[in-house]
Amino acid sequence: MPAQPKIVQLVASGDLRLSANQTCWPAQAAMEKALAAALKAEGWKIKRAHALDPVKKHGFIDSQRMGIEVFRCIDPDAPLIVAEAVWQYSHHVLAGLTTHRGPILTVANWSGQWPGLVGMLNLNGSLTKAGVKYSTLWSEDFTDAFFKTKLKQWLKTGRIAHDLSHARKLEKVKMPAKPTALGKKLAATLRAEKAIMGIFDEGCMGMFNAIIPDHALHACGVFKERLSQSALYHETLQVSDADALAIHTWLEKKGMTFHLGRDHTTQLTREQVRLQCKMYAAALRIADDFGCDSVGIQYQQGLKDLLPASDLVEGMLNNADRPPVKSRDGRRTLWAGQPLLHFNEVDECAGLDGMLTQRVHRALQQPVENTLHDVRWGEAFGGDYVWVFLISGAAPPAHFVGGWKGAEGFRQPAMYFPNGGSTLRGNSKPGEIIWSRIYVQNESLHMDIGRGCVVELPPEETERRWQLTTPQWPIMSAVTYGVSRDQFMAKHQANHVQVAYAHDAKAANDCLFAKAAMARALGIQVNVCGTLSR
Ligand SMILES: C[C@H](O)[C@@H](O)[C@@H](O)C(=O)CO
Repeated sequence: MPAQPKIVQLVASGDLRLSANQTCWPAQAAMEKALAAALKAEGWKIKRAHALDPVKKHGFIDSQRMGIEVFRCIDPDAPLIVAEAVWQYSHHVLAGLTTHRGPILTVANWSGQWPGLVGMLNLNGSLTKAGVKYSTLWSEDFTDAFFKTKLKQWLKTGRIAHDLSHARKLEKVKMPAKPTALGKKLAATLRAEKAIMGIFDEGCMGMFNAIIPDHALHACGVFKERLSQSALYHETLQVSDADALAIHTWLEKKGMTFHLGRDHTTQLTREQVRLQCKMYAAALRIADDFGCDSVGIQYQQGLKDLLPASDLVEGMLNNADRPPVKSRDGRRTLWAGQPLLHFNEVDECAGLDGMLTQRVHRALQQPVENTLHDVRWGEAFGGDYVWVFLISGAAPPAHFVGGWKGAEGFRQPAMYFPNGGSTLRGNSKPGEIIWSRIYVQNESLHMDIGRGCVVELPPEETERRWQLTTPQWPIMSAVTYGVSRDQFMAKHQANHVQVAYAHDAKAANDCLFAKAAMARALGIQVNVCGTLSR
């Protein structure tokens, strides 16, 4: 008699938005089929711990409550796979995973179609912060040797060992004296003078990893000002039509192209853009009221039914060359000629990183503009592994080929953004970059930092990558020096990666060392990843 297949439980976390879950379900179903075939080849069988819902027309866990109920029926000692082909809210499954005793494997399909890799990386960062042990894997079609070997390892031992040799503790790295001294000095200043992060509603889309515990942040000299999106909504409605028109006109004069239409539900309308211009002025005025050094707007969930997306606002704020906004009394231009640092999706780890980046780059006379991107996908091109870093709507135009002239505004995809709003899309210019990520592990802050560059791909290749992902969003074609795809995926602790440019390779190295030294002096444990050049 053939041996009974061994059973692995499977859960799939989804979005909270029904439209996204329904649209993305076919990709999830296809991925699970391929995954089931891979397990079958090893003598294992997948048992879904929750069924496809014929009324909702998808098979995702779509709320924290549902996740808790699903986990009540799972044997806590069973091997468990969390399979992700879509953007998901980690808190849907985090509660259940915190008490699961059996081996946990997070798996995503190597596809750019939906942000499944992004979803898995967020879950990984969230599990790390929560102190839950897990293994992680990814594959294009679940038949490659890398995947099969690692899957076998997990099924046999309940663990997967990845190659993390690219990451070295800062203490083991020979640091040049000057940038190190600068980093230490900047850290001492930040601790002594202190700074405020303005947070418009903490926590976004279940991103548990993105919330920094107050005590860890305070140790860096940074404190949260907890603001409300309700106040931002109110303030937005107080901004005059004349102010909104002036901002919109400034953008058009600078050369930004808005792809406008008339249908609110499917197209970008002038009214949506004007409301975004009002939100931009409102964010600056509230930040001014509270003396904030940076702000983060959650947008989801509270504002999505009230206002168009915040992305255009965020990209403008993060750029030094941006529409001027006066204080309410008309006497002062707010942060004239400077960005007001903004961290997308109130990702506080990105917010803290941005603060360090801005100070280091200012001191070294390097471009201060920085942003996060999603780690969306990637493919080899011309001998390099070229990542698709792509964020859901905004990056500073200083990063784009052509600056504001290269900036385009498309309507945000309706399945995520019922009230539309313009994205701030562009193709990131070639140049030397520093990438990094701050994350929470064992209740304390850590940073992975490395060097890389943005490559100039042929226009048709960039277009192909946009069409295989989300063409309305800004893209960065990045190469991470000395860090392979699989090393990056195995080590990275977030859906987001922070990026900033320097004028040349030497300046970028100085920025890396100064930022690493600054972080270390603030008590952050730093890993330097990869090499300084290709
Ligand atoms: C619109 C989507 O939900 C995005 O917000 C998502 O892909 C992310 O950007 C996650 O970082």
